[in-house]
Amino acid sequence: MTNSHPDLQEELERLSFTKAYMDRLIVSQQSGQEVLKKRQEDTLAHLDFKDSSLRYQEMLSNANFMKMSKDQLESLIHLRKKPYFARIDFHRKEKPEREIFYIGKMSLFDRETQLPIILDWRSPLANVYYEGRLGEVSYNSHGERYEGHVSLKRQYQIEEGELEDFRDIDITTKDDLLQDSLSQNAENRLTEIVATIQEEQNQVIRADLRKPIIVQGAAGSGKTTIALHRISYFLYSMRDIFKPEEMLILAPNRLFIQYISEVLPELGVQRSKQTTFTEFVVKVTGIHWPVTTQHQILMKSIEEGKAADDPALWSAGYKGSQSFKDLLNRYMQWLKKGYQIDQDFLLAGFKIKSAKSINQLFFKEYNYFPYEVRIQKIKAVLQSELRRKKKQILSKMAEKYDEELDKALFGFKDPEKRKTRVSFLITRKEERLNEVKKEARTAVQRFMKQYPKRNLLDVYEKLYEEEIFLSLCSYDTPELKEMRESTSKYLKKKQLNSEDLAALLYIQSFIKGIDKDDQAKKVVIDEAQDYSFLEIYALRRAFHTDLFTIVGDLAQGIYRYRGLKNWQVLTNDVFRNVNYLTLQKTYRTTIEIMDLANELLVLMPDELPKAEPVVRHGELPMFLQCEDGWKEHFKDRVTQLEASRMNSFAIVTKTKQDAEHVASDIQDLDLGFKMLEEDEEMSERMILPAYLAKGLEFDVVFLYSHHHRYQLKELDIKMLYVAMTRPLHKLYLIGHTPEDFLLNQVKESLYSTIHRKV
Ligand SMILES: Nc1ncnc2c1ncn2[C@@H]1O[C@H](COP(=O)(O)OP(=O)(O)OP(=O)(O)O)[C@@H](O)[C@H]1O
Repeated sequence: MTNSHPDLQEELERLSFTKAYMDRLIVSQQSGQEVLKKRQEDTLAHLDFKDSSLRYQEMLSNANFMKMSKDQLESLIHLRKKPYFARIDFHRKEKPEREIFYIGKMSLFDRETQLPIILDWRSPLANVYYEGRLGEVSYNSHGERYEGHVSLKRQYQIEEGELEDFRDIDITTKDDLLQDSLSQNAENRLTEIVATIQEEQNQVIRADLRKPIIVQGAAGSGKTTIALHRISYFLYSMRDIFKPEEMLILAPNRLFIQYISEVLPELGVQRSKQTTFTEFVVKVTGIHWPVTTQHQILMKSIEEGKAADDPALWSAGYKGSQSFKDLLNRYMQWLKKGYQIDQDFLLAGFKIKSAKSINQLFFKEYNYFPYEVRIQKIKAVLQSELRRKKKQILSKMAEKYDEELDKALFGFKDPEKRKTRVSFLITRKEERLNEVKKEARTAVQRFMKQYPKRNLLDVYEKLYEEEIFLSLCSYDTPELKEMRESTSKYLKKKQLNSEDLAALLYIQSFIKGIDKDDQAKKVVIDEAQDYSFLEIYALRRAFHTDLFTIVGDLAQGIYRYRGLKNWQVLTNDVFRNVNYLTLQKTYRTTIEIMDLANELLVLMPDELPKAEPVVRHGELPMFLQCEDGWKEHFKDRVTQLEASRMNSFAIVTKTKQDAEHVASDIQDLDLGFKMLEEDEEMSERMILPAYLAKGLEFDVVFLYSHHHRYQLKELDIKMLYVAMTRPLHKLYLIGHTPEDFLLNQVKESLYSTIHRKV
């Protein structure tokens, strides 16, 4: 390390101290007391740095560490490689002097004194590091506000337990650590950024955890990363109330889940559920029919060149809309009426519970439960009432027979007649009581048969029957008619489209509800712009929670025909009391690439502000004409880039067809580029259509257009924007003409052209 900072020695000692303490703790957990004692003696004998104070020795020799869980121990071993990344010197108003706090991914307390050796980045005090500047600051902890003075903020680079560098941040210095981290290369995996979280990002992470939050963030602004850090913060702050298993992360596809999967354990989030909306609905509804994905629907429509007025897209849009939700509500009201019963619940002619009061339970008292849960509850009520009243009924009947017996005993003078009558009554009494007991055994079950049994898919299919649909919708149009007919047709073939899933989930939430194992108390949705109104509405209803973290970017809304067109529909009509925040700074890519991508924002109808790249320069995006000979040039480029330590490459196309085309075209170059399908493992050289590249990032991106050029229409502009914002460092555009990438719409100074012969 070349650092000549006056505190260098102090910092080296502090790191040695922290590591030694951690080692003690690790050893104490891993081995028996004997081994520990021996190691302790060795360590103490070899201590040669200044801080071998009495307290320190005492601490080390104290073998009485508390037991840790296996997870904690594993995290501790991991943490030892990089125990902390920052320090703050803080003088709290009420305290006599300043205190020094080292901030890391996990807290570590001196087991004797309970003083922090490392402070968790999620702790209230650590907020001062992310939020406050040097000088007077305040923070909140457990409802109390604390004020104080921060005199130092320091960042560390520690690799494999060795201090590589450290530097102080003041008001004027720019964040060097951030610059360093941004200039690194993509590893096909998202990483944690606890050391360099920026102020606006910190506000998202720590925004009120009891409220839903919606974040509109530019491409590369850290939405995915920040959503995952918020989960970590949430689980830390609410650890007494929520378990990780109660957290559901909804990602756009399997590829994306793979992409984020490694960062969650890094953030201390081990067991949260991660799935896609489709997989989730298929699981909770138990449907086994094949589902055509939204990508397949969109691709078919684009490749067939009919995206603008494709009835399939119109139908998908309608099925995600508020109007469709209203129609489903009316349908549910109508179905609900089928649960009305008109017979009293009787046993041997005695009324156990009247139809009126049973209906009262169903329609009023159990109003909050799904229909079938209400039925189960009613069943339980009838069973218990029956049990209670059966005794009374039996004893009443027995009493009646006994009275008759008395009458017979004293009423008949003729002994023969008396005998016949008495024996008749005794037998009859026995028979009747047995009959009633028998009837009681099955009475509830028989009574419950009045309630309809509903199969989700049958219910859904029925909705599209003309008579039913028109009874729920006060108007009809050719589009609605076509939607009904085409939906009925594929449902008959036992097939589903992805846009049917929202309605199925919604109906399921009314009829059966969600199984306990599939319930979630907190839901995180990434790429939320691609969700329809009904999808989010149905999720909220299914989980009965407002604890949603929703992140997305309307500029990347390539499924706009079915997805959200603005966030207001969610803030107005789905959630109450939402926190709406925006992330405008973008971290992924260079100023040059973002300047070009920003020009596309202007062409969109959404009126989104331009993204602000953090200061990192690179080359201008380059256009390369794909005529004869382009492949050689491409190959040379890749080789050069490889030599300049670029690791991950992607060729991104508008359509799947173009992806297949380029894959076969460059196969003979032997560069290892592989066509990527949705459920495949990511590799370092991929060819993929823009819709699959969403959310991912690569060092170098080649946009490629052959059969399908980007045209000046909303969907194409958005796909191009998604594709252009994937690279960290370099962007190339390979096509027949610059217009293929709408470059005729932007200033010429924003890109360069590669002249191959030169
Ligand atoms: N504060 C930060 N420090 C370091 N790196 C950061 C920071 N914020 C974001 N990044 C990096 O920027 C890149 C983009 O982040 P991320 O993928 O989360 O953005 P996004 O908003 O979800 O992007 P998109 O919408 O384009 O998919 C990632 O490489 C991430 O690690």
